[in-house]
Amino acid sequence: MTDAPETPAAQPVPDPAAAGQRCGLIAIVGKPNVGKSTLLNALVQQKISITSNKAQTTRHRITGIRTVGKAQFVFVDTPGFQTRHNTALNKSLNKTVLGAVGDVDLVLFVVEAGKFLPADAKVLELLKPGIPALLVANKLDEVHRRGDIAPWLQEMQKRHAFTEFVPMSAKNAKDVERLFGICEKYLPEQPFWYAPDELTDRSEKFLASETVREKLFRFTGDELPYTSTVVIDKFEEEPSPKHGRMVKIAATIVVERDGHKAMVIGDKGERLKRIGTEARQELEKLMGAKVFLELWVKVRSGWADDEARVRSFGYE
Ligand SMILES: Nc1nc2c(ncn2[C@@H]2O[C@H](COP(=O)(O)OP(=O)(O)OP(=O)(O)O)[C@@H](O)[C@H]2O)c(=O)[nH]1
Repeated sequence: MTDAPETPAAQPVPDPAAAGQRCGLIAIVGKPNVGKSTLLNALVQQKISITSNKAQTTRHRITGIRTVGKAQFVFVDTPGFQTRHNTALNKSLNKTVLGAVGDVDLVLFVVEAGKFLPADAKVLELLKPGIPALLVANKLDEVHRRGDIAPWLQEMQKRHAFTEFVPMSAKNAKDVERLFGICEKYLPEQPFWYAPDELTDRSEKFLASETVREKLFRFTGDELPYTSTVVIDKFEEEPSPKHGRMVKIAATIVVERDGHKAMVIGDKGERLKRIGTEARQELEKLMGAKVFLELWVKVRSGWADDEARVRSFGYE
């Protein structure tokens, strides 16, 4: 006699779509200005992390997500590793870098092709044995004597047990696509963590402060110290029959000296106005909303040295 089938115990239902999926964390590390943000943005195909030619513009741990076929790549961008100054802000940045390289499936160690400076060595020291690391030799387009690259790669192999070398340019779309194929095999087989169309888990409020900060540095050039920051004071969404979505944002640009404040405001307020207009236009595109952006400039001297204040501005 066969037993009548009983009500089956609750069991996780295997999702057929998840079969063969790979998903994992990839940290992009390197000294300031080697092209980490440019690479991340090219990989996720949208401006997530801000870039500028001023060193040390990336301060937060930013994730970008990209799903290609059966593989989901979750990228962790890290701030440029600070070696020169020992302020509270720098200590907080270094902690973020250390956190990022410890718990990932793959590390992309980015350097400028053909170069290896003491600041690169400092970052290399952080790589943990046991976590595969690729050497991304970026800015290959700037290397005029390609023959110099092979001996340089041999030198690099002696410095660390890199699993692969990837000479490339973050500005070349073909190189960037090739990098996905190279990275895929390092991701563990497991179901996706995010929906395939998700690009970042950062909030719109965070994107707003990053966008204002990017315009701030773009329009002040090299004159403004990187300790200047942006704090979002208000971020309110209101329904609008006319525009669909409407967001009101108030932000404060915090600088260290009166002279910097004058620099940000510009002649008759022209520069601040341009920063505001460009940031607003970009945010409207990013968020698909009508944006009202109000900008203020405040002087808080010595904030980068004051740990409590660094925390209050959102850097852990
Ligand atoms: N020629 C060339 N320039 C590049 C390439 N990748 C990045 N750059 C430039 O290098 C500069 C620095 O790039 P970022 O992406 O801001 O560098 P980063 O490593 O994120 O810098 P931090 O935020 O300071 O840590 C920018 O001017 C980029 O346009 C590349 O492949 N070729």
